[in-house]
Amino acid sequence: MSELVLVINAGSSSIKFSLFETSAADPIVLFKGQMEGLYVEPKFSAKDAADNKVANETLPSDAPKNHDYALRYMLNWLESRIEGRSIAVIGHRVVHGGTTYSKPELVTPEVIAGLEALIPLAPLHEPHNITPIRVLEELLPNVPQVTCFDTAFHTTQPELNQLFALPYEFSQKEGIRRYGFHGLSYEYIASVLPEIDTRAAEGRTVVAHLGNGSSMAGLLGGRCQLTTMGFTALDGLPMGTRCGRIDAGVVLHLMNHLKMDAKQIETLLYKESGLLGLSGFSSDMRDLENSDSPRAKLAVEYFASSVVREAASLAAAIGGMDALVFTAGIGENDANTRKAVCHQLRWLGVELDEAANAVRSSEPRRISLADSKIAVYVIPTNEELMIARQALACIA
Ligand SMILES: Nc1ncnc2c1ncn2[C@@H]1O[C@H](COP(=O)(O)OP(=O)(O)O)[C@@H](O)[C@H]1O
Ligand SMILES: CC(=O)OP(=O)(O)O
Ligand SMILES: [Mg+2]
Repeated sequence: MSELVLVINAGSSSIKFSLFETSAADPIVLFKGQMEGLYVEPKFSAKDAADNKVANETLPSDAPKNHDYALRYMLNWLESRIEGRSIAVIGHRVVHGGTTYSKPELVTPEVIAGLEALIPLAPLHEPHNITPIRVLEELLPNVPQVTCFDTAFHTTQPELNQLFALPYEFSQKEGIRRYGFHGLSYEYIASVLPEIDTRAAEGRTVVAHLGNGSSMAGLLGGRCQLTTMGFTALDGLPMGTRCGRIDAGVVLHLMNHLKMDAKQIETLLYKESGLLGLSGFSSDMRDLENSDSPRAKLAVEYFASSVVREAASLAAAIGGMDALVFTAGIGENDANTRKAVCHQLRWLGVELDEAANAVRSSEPRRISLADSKIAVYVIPTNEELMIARQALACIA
């Protein structure tokens, strides 16, 4: 019987899992699911291979809402589905690899210590990436675990695009440079582009990964040239609760004049800003679009306008744009945001097919008109498949 691969993708507000079965070709998904709404109102849902909903549960209000509990809950649910079959490997998404990790790593105590040292660079993610590794070491001590890094895909960026204009020693000695994130998602998109559009695969493509965390990347021939996130996952686009690009002078002002300390500023920039901060009530694009509040409208407009500005900036950096790809929670599901972005990019040569844009589907699809100079696609991302492939390759 073929073996299994368990993939854990712990984001800031959710843990996603996928259970794959190995095969001669790509791993085949058996179940996938997630615990969303952590720290607010956790909900567990899962689907089988045929995309049928096989679980849909809201946790009791007195249950813990954290990552540790969510993972144990998921494993408990998976136990009967695994039924004595052997798990060949567990693959984890790890957000920050720093300068130390640029390829998948087999987990050892040294690797865990290395990841802990990176917590200050990704305070919203790295601790949650380490928690599942520790829990699984305890529960399944004999199964190898592999870490797959969100930063790895971006190591192809030219040095120019990895630098800040700080004294050069800061990048060389302190590792203060632009790393970039969501690399597993971009790598997946780059891996499927050749089947969808060879011109986009070989040429200049801007990918917009718009989720709870959002970033964009400019690819040339499927390799990253530039991305909007930098040293941390705070830079670039505004996000659910993160501010995105901000004048560094604001941080100095918060310290010097509003007398906020580092922890308070971290909380403000990572957890109280973005869509939540602008709207005043929700970090979830669905809530904002269902609301009549002027501030919700402001947040939605700010988000789309930021995507437009970054798209044009990335296009300039890669010498133009053959294709624009939308992916992740907002990119895949939110026709309104796609429409707003595409309309504001008409001057660049984007002609949206409004009917195609309005269709809901989980398949990759083109949403631009046939004569649009820039082809626009919605391509559902699959970070989990990328992790399963990398984890299997690492133990092979
Ligand atoms: N149907 C939808 N319409 C608009 N936005 C959506 C929809 N579904 C999901 N989203 C947005 O996607 C976000 C989750 O994106 P996702 O990529 O799954 O996040 P994570 O960073 O946790 O992996 C939600 O917070 C919400 O803003
Ligand atoms: C890097 C990052 O922002 O991740 P997520 O989208 O899962 O929050
Ligand atoms: Mg994500």
